[in-house]
This record gives sequence, structure tokens and C-alpha cells, in this order.
Amino acid sequence: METQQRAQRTLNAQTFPLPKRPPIRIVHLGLGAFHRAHEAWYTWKADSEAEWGIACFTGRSPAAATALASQDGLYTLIERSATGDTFQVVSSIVEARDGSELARLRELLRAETTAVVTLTITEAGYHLLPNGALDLDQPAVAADIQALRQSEDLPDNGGPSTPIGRLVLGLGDRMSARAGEIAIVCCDNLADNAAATRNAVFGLAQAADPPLASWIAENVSFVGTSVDRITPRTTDADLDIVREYLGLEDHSPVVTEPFTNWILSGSFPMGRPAWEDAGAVFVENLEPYENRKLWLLNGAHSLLAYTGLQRGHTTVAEALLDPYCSRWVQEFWDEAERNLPSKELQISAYRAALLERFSNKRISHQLSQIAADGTHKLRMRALPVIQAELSAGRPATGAMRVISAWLGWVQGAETIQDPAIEAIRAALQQDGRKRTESLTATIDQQLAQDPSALELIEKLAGSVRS
Ligand SMILES: NC(=O)c1ccc[n+]([C@@H]2O[C@H](COP(=O)([O-])OP(=O)(O)OC[C@H]3O[C@@H](n4cnc5c(N)ncnc54)[C@H](O)[C@@H]3O)[C@@H](O)[C@H]2O)c1
Ligand SMILES: O=P(O)(O)OC[C@@H](O)[C@@H](O)[C@H](O)[C@H](O)CO
Repeated sequence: METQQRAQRTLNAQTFPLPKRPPIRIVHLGLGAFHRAHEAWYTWKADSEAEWGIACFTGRSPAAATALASQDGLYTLIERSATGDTFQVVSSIVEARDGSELARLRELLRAETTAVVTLTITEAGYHLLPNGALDLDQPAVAADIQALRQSEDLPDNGGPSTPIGRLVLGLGDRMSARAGEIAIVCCDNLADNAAATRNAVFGLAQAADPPLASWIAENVSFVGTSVDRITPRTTDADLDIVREYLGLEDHSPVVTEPFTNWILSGSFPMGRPAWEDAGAVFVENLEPYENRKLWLLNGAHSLLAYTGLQRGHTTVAEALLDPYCSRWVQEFWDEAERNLPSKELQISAYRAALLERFSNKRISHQLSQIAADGTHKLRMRALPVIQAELSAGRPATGAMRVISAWLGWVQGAETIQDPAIEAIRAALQQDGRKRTESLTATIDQQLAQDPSALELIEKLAGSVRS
């Protein structure tokens, strides 16, 4: 009875009283599930918790901000192991806003107290070309360049619409206010994500406001990271579980696995939380860790998504139970491992741990979620392994199967979310080898010009469906 009465009430600072909230010193763009399971959790768990609060902005829709703001930024983190759930109420997010609230974003970036900007806006959110440069021809980017050119005199509801455009706008304010240096930390699954973010931010500033680009070159530290914690979308059943446990309504709980990893490389000129207290690791050379994670974990995720969906599976754990999918993962991993410093990175143990993590049936990680934005993802998850294997004179069958499975999936999928959707649709109008070539070209032009690669991609397609 008491639980029922409490469940009428929502989780917030009145129903869940806390000590004084920390001051905002971090601005985060991309208020999604992952940020709340990862960086916000590390910030809350660190001993510096009382010093570092986060203001979060959504990317494209206000929904996540509205729900979280109504709870004073508080939310429940459900850590879901194979055997049960544990619950923590995380309080490091002190403000949650829609990304279009530019006045507040600009105010925060003008403040000397703001020391760090972090990003989880998805791979596609950076609008980068396959060569890593900003795609200035993308309509959203071109519109942002125009908006930034009139940033002194923005209309009421005008202004840049992409997270990178909004960030560049705020950096212009920081420059004018002489508020000092700042660190920008990319927490998206991108290869060399510090350079990718620099290319996007610097490229946009250079196109819109060259003096600002020079200021960015001098005053912004781009920090690279490898981020890891499997965090699927929250379901209605999760809301019920939290209500039962907490006795309060929480409209924004997050479900994640117990495993978590954060490796960072770069400097923080205005300071940072003591994230290492919560297990984060700071290294000089990020690349081997990043490759290990992007190729082995994310590469296998994409392989399971495209093969699994074609074979009638819906979650990662289900696909892994399919002996074919599981064999293809091992075959891909063998190839990837050959191109990693295996001993130093303890790849055998890493692979064993991944199998255990993927097999957690209580984490319902939807293959359809992983399948989105394939052209961007495969460039980082499978292509580097293909390139390394081909240059060593090997056929790269395991990694080529990831590309082949993607081709098979796009040819039968009811809905495709991808930044290259127009090129994909055009390719689907073609037949036979021409179709294979055009689809492959949406991922990599060079691979599409390699006849033996195309032959292998076509040959492997049959095995996925059989
Ligand atoms: N979920 C995970 O397990 C996980 C783990 C490691 C890293 N990541 C990284 O975090 C990213 C976000 O994951 P999530 O689970 O929080 O997703 P999510 O869908 O919960 O949130 C994504 C956020 O990015 C914004 N966004 C999405 N597409 C955008 C676009 N094209 N332009 C601008 N903003 C956009 C959304 O509005 C939202 O604020 C992933 O793409 C990945 O790079 C996720
Ligand atoms: O989040 P995405 O869309 O980049 O990729 C889907 C998954 O591969 C990814 O979310 C992993 O679960 C995550 O990277 C694990 O740390």
C-alpha cells in the first residue's frame, strides 16, 4: 500500500533529497542513454562529485530533456547482469535542456567556470566525409555556415541546428568573452575521435568565421576517448521495474551492463573531474585500445546485426546463439586480432569477456538499433581490418562478410536509417555486379573498385542467408 502511494510521486529533488547539487562545469551535447550510463555515472561516482555538475542538451528532439528536467536531472541507473538488477540514483546532471535552447548554451560556454564540453551525438552527427573532412555540402552543414556568419544578429528561433554548429556558435561567444581555454571530449564510437571532432569543429569555424578557427586552434584541447558500456534503449518494462524498486515514478531510467570502460588521452587546460576514481584510465597512446574496442566489440556487433537480422534474430544474445553467426564472429575476430598487438592488449581475455557480455540475455540489445547508420560505422569497424588483411595478401573473408551482410540487409530491409540513404537508394535501382559495386562504394570507393573484393562480397552473401 505504501509503495502504491509513493508510486504516484515522481523521482525529483523533493522526493529524493540530496546534498547541495554541484556547480555546472561540464556541458554535454547529445542527451541520450549512453551519456547517462557512462560519463554522467563516472562524474557522479568520482570523489570530485560535489565540484562537477553537467548541463545536458539533446540533439534533435526535446523529449529526453523534458522528461529529465521534470525530475531535476535525477534518474535511476539499472545495472543489469545475467543474474539480476542493481539500482543507483545518479545526480551529476543538474540541468537538462533541448538542444535548440541556444541562449543557455551560449551563456554556459561564455562562463569561465565551464571547463569541459563532451559529446555523444552518434557517428553520423559529425557530418564527416569518408576522408575525415567536414562535408560542407551537406544541407544541414551549409545552413549552419550561413547561420554562423550572422551569429551577431540571429533571429529568435534561428541559429545553427547541428550539435557541431551550436558548439561552434558557443565557442565564438567564449572567444569574445575571453573566457579561456576549454577541453572538448568526444565520447562517440569514431576512429581517432579527437581528430574527427577537431575536423568537424575546426572545419565549420574555418568555413564560417576564420578568426574563430584560429582561436580554436590555440584554445581548444580535443581529447580522444575509447568508450565502452553496452546501453540499449530503455523499455516500458524497465519503468515498471524501477517503480517497483524505488516506489517512485522515474520517466528516464537507463539500463546498462555492469561492465564499463573509459580510456582517455589529451589535456584538460581548465581542469576535469577525477574520473579515474571511478575507473577511467588516462593514456598517452589511445589507438591500440580504440582499435581493439571498435573492431572487436563494435565490429562484431555490426556483423551480428546484419547477419542476425537476415536470419530472423532480434537481439545480440539471440544472434550469438546461432552457430553460424557465432562462427562468423570468431572468424572476423581472428582476422582483427592478427592486426592488433595481441599480447599487450590481452586479446584472448578480451574476446572471452565479450562473449560473456554479448550472451547476457537480460540485456535486450536490439540488432535493429545497431544496424542504423551502417555506411559510417562499417568504415571504422570492418574496413580497417579488410585493408590490413588485403595488404598482407590475405582475402579478409571474415571482415568482408560484415560488408557482404550489410549489402544483403539493405537489399531486404523495410526501413534504413543512414546518412547515405540517397546513394543507397540509387544503388538499389541497379542490378547484379553494378549494384554490388555501387552499394560497396557508399562505404568505400576503393573497395568498390577491387573486382576480387566484389566477387567475394557476392559469394559470401549467399552463405549469410542459407
Ligand atoms: N549505447 C551504447 O551502448 C553506446 C556505447 C558506447 C558509445 N556510444 C556512443 O554514443 C552514441 C549515442 O548512443 P545513445 O545510446 O546515447 O543513443 P540515443 O539515441 O539514446 O541518444 C543519441 C543522442 O544523439 C542525438 N542525435 C542522434 N542522431 C543525431 C544526429 N544525426 N545529429 C545530431 N544529434 C543526433 C539524439 O538526439 C540524442 O540526443 C552512439 O552513437 C555511440 O557513438 C553508445
Ligand atoms: O552506439 P552505436 O550506434 O555507435 O553502435 C551500436 C553498438 O555497437 C554500440 O552501442 C555498443 O553497444 C557500444 O559501443 C558498447 O560500448
